[in-house]
Amino acid sequence: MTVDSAPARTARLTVLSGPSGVGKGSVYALVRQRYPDVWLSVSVTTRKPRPGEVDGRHYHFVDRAEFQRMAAAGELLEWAEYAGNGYGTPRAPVERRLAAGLPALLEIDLQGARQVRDAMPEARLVFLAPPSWDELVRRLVGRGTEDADTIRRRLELAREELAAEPEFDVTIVNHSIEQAAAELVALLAPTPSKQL
Ligand SMILES: Nc1ncnc2c1ncn2[C@@H]1O[C@H](COP(=O)(O)OP(=O)(O)OP(=O)(O)O)[C@@H](O)[C@H]1O
Ligand SMILES: Nc1nc2c(ncn2[C@@H]2O[C@H](COP(=O)(O)O)[C@@H](O)[C@H]2O)c(=O)[nH]1
Repeated sequence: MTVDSAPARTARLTVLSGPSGVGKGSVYALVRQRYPDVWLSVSVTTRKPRPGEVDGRHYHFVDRAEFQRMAAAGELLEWAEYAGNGYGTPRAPVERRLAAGLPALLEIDLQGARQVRDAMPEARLVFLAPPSWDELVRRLVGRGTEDADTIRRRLELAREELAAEPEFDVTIVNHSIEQAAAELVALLAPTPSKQL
């Protein structure tokens, strides 16, 4: 069988991760806007909405009790505590997509990416990297959405997150949001299942 006639690989899960401030949310937002056919998971979080964030679109904003209930009931595919808040991926919508043979994209932190890798080794893990450490700091500080203490905590976590890059299948360097989004979407295209 040639590569051309090989069947398309069944849909799989793609996970976008990377340090705080690298631009994951910006890339995800551009994919949502420019590539409406790409299905993006909407996470639950106990964090308060930032200005402009819409419940049900950017996140499902829930209180701590509801987050704990969902986690205990197994309703989250993965979940993590990140910089003082809970974040998790609702399980049912992702499983429905994959069962229908359709791809799904998650934007989650390193702890969540590791949980997905352990539970679903066939998932593709994509690391979004900054052009440099100084640029990462500039972006996180420049976003202006966190106080100094939160920025400090996120930068401490970012050092650990950057060190985890070799655990990922693919790295995309976020030089520009357009370029990174296009590289990510290109990865979502079905690939031949095997080469004989
Ligand atoms: N390629 C880029 N060039 C310049 N600025 C960028 C780029 N990508 C993102 N930014 C800016 O960097 C800041 C952080 O981006 P964003 O909020 O998307 O990061 P994030 O990885 O989702 O962070 P977090 O994990 O904290 O949610 C934003 O102000 C955004 O506009
Ligand atoms: N493990 C998970 N991490 C998630 C999820 N949704 C988002 N995130 C990550 O949390 C941090 C902080 O996000 P912010 O919006 O408060 O800046 C960032 O790394 C996100 O990728 C999730 O469902 N699970």
